[in-house]
Amino acid sequence: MKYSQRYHAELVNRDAETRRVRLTLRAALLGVVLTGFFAWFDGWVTGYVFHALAEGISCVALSWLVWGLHRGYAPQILPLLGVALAAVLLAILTVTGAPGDGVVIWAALLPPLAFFVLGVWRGLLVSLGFCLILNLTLWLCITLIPAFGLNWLAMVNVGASLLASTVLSLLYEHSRAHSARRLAHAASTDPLTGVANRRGFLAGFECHMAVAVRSCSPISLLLFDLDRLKQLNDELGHAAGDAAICHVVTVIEGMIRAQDLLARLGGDEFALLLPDTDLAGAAALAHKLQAALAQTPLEVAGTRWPLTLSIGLAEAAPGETDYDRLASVADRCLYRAKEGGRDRVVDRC
Ligand SMILES: Nc1nc2c(ncn2[C@@H]2O[C@H](COP(=O)(O)OP(=O)(O)OP(=O)(O)O)[C@@H](O)[C@H]2O)c(=O)[nH]1
Repeated sequence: MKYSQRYHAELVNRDAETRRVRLTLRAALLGVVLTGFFAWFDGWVTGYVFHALAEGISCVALSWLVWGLHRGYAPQILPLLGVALAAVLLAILTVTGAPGDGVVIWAALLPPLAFFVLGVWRGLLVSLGFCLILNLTLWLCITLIPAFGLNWLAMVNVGASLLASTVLSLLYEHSRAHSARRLAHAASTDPLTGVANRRGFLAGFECHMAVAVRSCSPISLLLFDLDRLKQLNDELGHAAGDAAICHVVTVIEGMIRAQDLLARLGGDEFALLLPDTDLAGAAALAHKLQAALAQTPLEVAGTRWPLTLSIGLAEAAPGETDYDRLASVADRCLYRAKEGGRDRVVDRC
């Protein structure tokens, strides 16, 4: 299907980006509280000055991150910075922790954080990179600085817990992303015809309008409505009405370009967005669609039922991106086409 992959991906990416920023903000807030508490705990209770210093610096850096995310500043880079900061802090705690006090366990927190905040592939890359670098550092400390008091068992524990946590996070994030894709598909597709529904259309509309404005190219909208569907439903049954709607979509999909966006807005009302097309081009296509439909009547229950469309057109003014204005012009034209006797194209009103 022409529509599906591109616009579902667009919807999923947009949702994923918003979710990523939201999760980073929450994780960073939790990080501020935890690092603040442990900076105090290690400074005043355990006396681990080095730990207290690392946690204090992380607390300040995470506060800055929270502030930046809250202000909406460069959200793409800040989540990556947040994870990098957490990685450095967890590595310091793991490498400098006294043997037997269990701090190695903190390293296993990084994979879930990286997957939740960065998504599947970047999360996997960061988790495996972290596992590799941390184990290399532990190995160097064990062989070169015995005074650190680390042993091979600590290294095996860190490596195993990090890998286990990476695999679990990968499985979880993978199934979550799969569900998100399926949900986005269901939420933006018309189940009867498989073309975009209103939500999918509006997502695609935004993308196309942004491209049209950037490239200063014309873009037109067709709104069309099947004529006398109620009569078909009444005479041949609802299933025949459904078949008529699907038939119209099949005929039109066979005639439009890959970049055109066809959607069923509801009932027997459709929209077709035509990038790189002015009003004259859109009118020519509208007449062609009518002619094609006239040549291929619906064959149902042993009868041939002629299908016709009423079509209203509008071309976006230069720089215009507002759906409501463009749709209201096309809708007025469609109304005129119905009023004028149906089975016609109206491009001015
Ligand atoms: N079979 C079927 N009918 C539908 C579907 N959605 C809406 N309808 C029916 O389609 C008809 C649309 O009615 P209208 O658009 O008001 O009128 P029409 O009969 O198409 O006549 P005009 O639009 O005035 O030419 C209604 O009777 C709806 O019940 C659907 O998914 N399947």
